[in-house]
Amino acid sequence: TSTSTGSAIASRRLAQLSRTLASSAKMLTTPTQKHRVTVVGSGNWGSAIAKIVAENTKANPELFHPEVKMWVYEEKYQLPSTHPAYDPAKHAEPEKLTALINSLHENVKYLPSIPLPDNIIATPDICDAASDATLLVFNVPHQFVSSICNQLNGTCLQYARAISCIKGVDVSPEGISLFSDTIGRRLGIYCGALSGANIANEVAAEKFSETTIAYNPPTGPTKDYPNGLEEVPGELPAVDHTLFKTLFHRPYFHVRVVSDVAGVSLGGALKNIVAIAAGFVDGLGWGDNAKAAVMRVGLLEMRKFGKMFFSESCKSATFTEESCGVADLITSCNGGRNHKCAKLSIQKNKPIEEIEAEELNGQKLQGTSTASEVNEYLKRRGLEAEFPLFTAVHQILKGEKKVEHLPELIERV
Ligand SMILES: NC(=O)C1=CN([C@@H]2O[C@H](COP(=O)(O)OP(=O)(O)OC[C@H]3O[C@@H](n4cnc5c(N)ncnc54)[C@H](O)[C@@H]3O)[C@@H](O)[C@H]2O)C=CC1
Ligand SMILES: O=C(CO)COP(=O)(O)O
Repeated sequence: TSTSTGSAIASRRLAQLSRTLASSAKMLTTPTQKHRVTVVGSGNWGSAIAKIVAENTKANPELFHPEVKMWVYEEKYQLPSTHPAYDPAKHAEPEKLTALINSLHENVKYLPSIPLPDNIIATPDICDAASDATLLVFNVPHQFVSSICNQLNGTCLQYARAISCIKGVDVSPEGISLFSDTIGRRLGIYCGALSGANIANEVAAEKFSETTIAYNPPTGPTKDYPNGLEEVPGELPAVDHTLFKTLFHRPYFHVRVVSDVAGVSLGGALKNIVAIAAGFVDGLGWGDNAKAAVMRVGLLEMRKFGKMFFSESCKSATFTEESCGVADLITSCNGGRNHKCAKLSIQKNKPIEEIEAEELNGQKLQGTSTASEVNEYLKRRGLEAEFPLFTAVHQILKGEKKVEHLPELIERV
């Protein structure tokens, strides 16, 4: 009847009006709460990033709780008697690293001699560190991501957002995944990426550098988030490019925020393979021209890898125009740990794993395992010949080829 049609229309209009009002109210809500930030990881880069984030949470109290929890993989550490704070009455025995960080405000093992802000709280319990965080920063060597996600399963706030500073790719028999995607999928939250020409010791000493952050959360349901992402509550400051710039940008650490998560993540992962090749060449004393040749081929393979396997999302320009691409390649092929250890392994004629253990005091190379993981992925698809430099580095690390043959191995035919 006309009366019932009229009332149906009226009730539809009412529902529409109330939806509009609700969404306008949300837009008008002034945030009444602040973000809580946790850094998962406390190695060389993990500690340097925690320092940056803690400086910025302190400087922006309207957006963030000042305290930054930093999850530490607990271990005992003997404070050297040469350390300025060494007191034989207190430090005669090895102590928990978390206790040393919290009392000395310094990560004496992984980032020595750098004062950390006192609003960083080191904690050994990963679930305690992450459970109330609305912003999570993942910064661990890539080989530990899987076990960390297992431990965090079900712990994180589902509306939390994350940034991965990890340089590596997640290869499994099912395929290849960016670590930002792996973390997002495993924890049910969205995760972007941060990567750049950022040797941690230089950044921690506040020497100028640039970095790239990529953040591009989906707006509806996707394969990884079939029910869509849980919305960040309106009481919290909006999580967007501006917020991440505020959290990471410092006068000595300049941030550009983009949307190409694949390009940002792949640059940081793949340049580690090229840095090993550069170290090999330097180990032989072949000079700068040889290293430039290796870097040229490496950059082309990085870009080709992105185009071939992440075509929908990865932009070629990210490799050439952003810090996370060519700039990271250049710095890593000169001052990085992968370069250093590869060079020493040639000079001392020792396996690179032995050099890593002797030289890095617990820090981890990412290029050796990335070379093997990328090779596994390419080999399964019969594509090793398409990436001659990546393939040669893997074969040299395995002892199947000699560094001296690198020029023929990467020659264009
Ligand atoms: N160090 C640097 O200059 C830079 C590193 N990166 C990237 O940042 C990521 C993290 O690197 P770093 O902080 O330098 O780490 P790191 O190389 O200093 O690694 C040591 C860290 O691993 C932890 N660890 C050891 N065993 C563990 C386990 N079983 N489970 C969990 N954690 C364990 C240690 O406690 C320590 O915190 C890597 O992907 C790296 O490529 C990115 C930019 C610069
Ligand atoms: O990623 C880095 C600099 O941007 C550091 O590289 P290494 O892990 O080789 O030291």
